Amino acid sequence: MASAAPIQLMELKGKVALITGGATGIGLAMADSLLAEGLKKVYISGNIDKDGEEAVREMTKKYGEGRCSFKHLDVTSLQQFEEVVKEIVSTEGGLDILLNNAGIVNERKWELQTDVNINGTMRGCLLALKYMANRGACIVNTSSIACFDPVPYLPGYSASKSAITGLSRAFGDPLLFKEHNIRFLVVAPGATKTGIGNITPASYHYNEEWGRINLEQFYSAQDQGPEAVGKGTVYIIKYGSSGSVWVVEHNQLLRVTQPKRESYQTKIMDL
Ligand SMILES: NC(=O)C1=CN([C@@H]2O[C@H](COP(=O)(O)OP(=O)(O)OC[C@H]3O[C@@H](n4cnc5c(N)ncnc54)[C@H](O)[C@@H]3O)[C@@H](O)[C@H]2O)C=CC1
Ligand SMILES: CCCCC/C=C\C=C\C(=O)C/C=C\C/C=C\CCCC(=O)O
Repeated sequence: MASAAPIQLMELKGKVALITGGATGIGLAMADSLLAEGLKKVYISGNIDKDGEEAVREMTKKYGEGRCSFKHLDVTSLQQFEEVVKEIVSTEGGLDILLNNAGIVNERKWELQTDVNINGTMRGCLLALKYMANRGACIVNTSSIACFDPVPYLPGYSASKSAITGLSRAFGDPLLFKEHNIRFLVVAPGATKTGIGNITPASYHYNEEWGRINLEQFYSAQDQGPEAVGKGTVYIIKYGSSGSVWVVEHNQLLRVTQPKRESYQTKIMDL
């Protein structure tokens, strides 16, 4: 029996989006896919201005003047994040889509990695509650398959991605959805060809040998481009129910269904 057609939860034409870490890789591919869907405006943001300016030039060439702008935004600063969101809301009359995508891999600087990956995503989600409520808005947080299968040599990074999935599921709970009418979703990419792997083992890992092993495994696992994650994210925004978790791996979009806790527990004794 054919499965029922999914119900579209958001019309993308005419909408406004903000993407953190949007100047390169997966974030830029998300911008490209959203613009192709007819968004009114995509704000790419990031901490490296020259990447942002280059990204805007590329998107403007492809989609025309005024569809894409760059905002300097380091997600470790709540003040910067809030200013950017407020400015967009005031210029555009509202913000419909926020993609909390900025992320780094750096076990050597694991505290910074935690601040960018977890706290940066938290800041975005809290600002969404403050500035994007009651307009059918949608937030997609970029996690990783490392949230399900922790990468042995990336404990801090794997933990950060588990946290992103966890906090998104909590924000996405039906109770909160009823209160704010915002959908919170997760996209968890598998190994994807982007600049995130352009690092030397010693520069991001406290154990250089582990770093070398990690990178070799990562390079040989990279079998998809960022476009796959961009396209998958568009589908998720259109059809994903609040709190849902999605994987984009091997050029496929997959829905993750979390088993009930009782189904994987083995009773040892009464206490
Ligand atoms: N490439 C891959 O295989 C996978 C990547 N991811 C995640 O996808 C997201 C995007 O990464 P990629 O596109 O692969 O790499 P990327 O390095 O091209 O993109 C990361 C972006 O975040 C920006 N960024 C870094 N620190 C920032 C900060 N403090 N504030 C604002 N922006 C900052 C960078 O400038 C860059 O533009 C990350 O969250 C990453 O963890 C998840 C699974 C696999
Ligand atoms: C192994 C990672 C080295 C550094 C790579 C940089 C970024 C990684 C981002 C991720 O989110 C990791 C995603 C997937 C892990 C991919 C491959 C690991 C292969 C190991 C294995 O197959 O068990």
